[in-house]
Amino acid sequence: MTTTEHPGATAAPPVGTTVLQTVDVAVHYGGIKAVDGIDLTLESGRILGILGPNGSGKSTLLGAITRLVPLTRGRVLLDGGDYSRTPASRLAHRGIARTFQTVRLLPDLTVLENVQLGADLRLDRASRWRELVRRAVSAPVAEAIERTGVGDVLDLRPGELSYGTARRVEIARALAGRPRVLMLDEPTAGMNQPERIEVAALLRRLRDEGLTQLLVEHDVQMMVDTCDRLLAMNQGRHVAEGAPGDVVRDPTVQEAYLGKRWNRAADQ
Ligand SMILES: Nc1ncnc2c1ncn2[C@@H]1O[C@H](COP(=O)(O)OP(=O)(O)OP(=O)(O)O)[C@@H](O)[C@H]1O
Repeated sequence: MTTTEHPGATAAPPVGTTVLQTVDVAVHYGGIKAVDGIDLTLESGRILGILGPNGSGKSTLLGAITRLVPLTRGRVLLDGGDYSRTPASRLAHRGIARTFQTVRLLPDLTVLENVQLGADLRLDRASRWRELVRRAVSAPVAEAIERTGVGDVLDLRPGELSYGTARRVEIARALAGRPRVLMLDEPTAGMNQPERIEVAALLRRLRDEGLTQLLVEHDVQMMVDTCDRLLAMNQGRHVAEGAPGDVVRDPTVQEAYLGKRWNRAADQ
């Protein structure tokens, strides 16, 4: 595969530096307080996990942070600067990438073309045209393909992939832009256990290389094994935050939604 250098790559700040913050973020849909006053801090080179039962507001919060969902109240800050009014389409240029709860690959493009799209988003208009003309596979695209193990399916279209593979292609697409912040909404949903373990290991490797991540996932064991910190939500509100083991042991968290089935995670 011919590769080219990627113009958008940026160096990561020291581990633990505040990269992104939400301040009193709320998203209300009429009387439904989907998110209601969430403060969170995303630190460089760390994984923050958001845990909560169905309907607790995790995806809406991710939507608010990625500017796809309008804020009812509060602010979102990137490197200390308010981006509450920045269009979602500009966030890729600022190094923020995300995956969605449901597969959102373009059905008429091949896997390679879908992944390439993630790199193209990071380019300005002129560079995008040059890239289209040259159409070589850039180094970040090749790297994203290699890391997510989707090299064998590059010529297939999303409809021909298993659900787990399609989800890995989405992660590849997000990585292809060489983001500095990666947000993943249930990245292992629909995957079998070996695939989940592989993805968790990939996220940890990326973290160790400095990639800041926000992870929403129902697999509590994976969250405990993968995240540096957990923030637990219920009914749009923050109910606990801290080291993963402490959060899943927290009586409020246990009572609110973890229940007995998560005791294995709490015991480790
Ligand atoms: N566009 C919308 N209009 C009205 N209500 C919405 C909308 N989007 C989400 N909600 C409601 O907001 C609440 C939070 O939903 P959200 O999808 O953010 O929760 P979640 O924690 O991500 O759930 P899950 O784990 O099932 O994905 C729910 O009550 C949901 O029905």
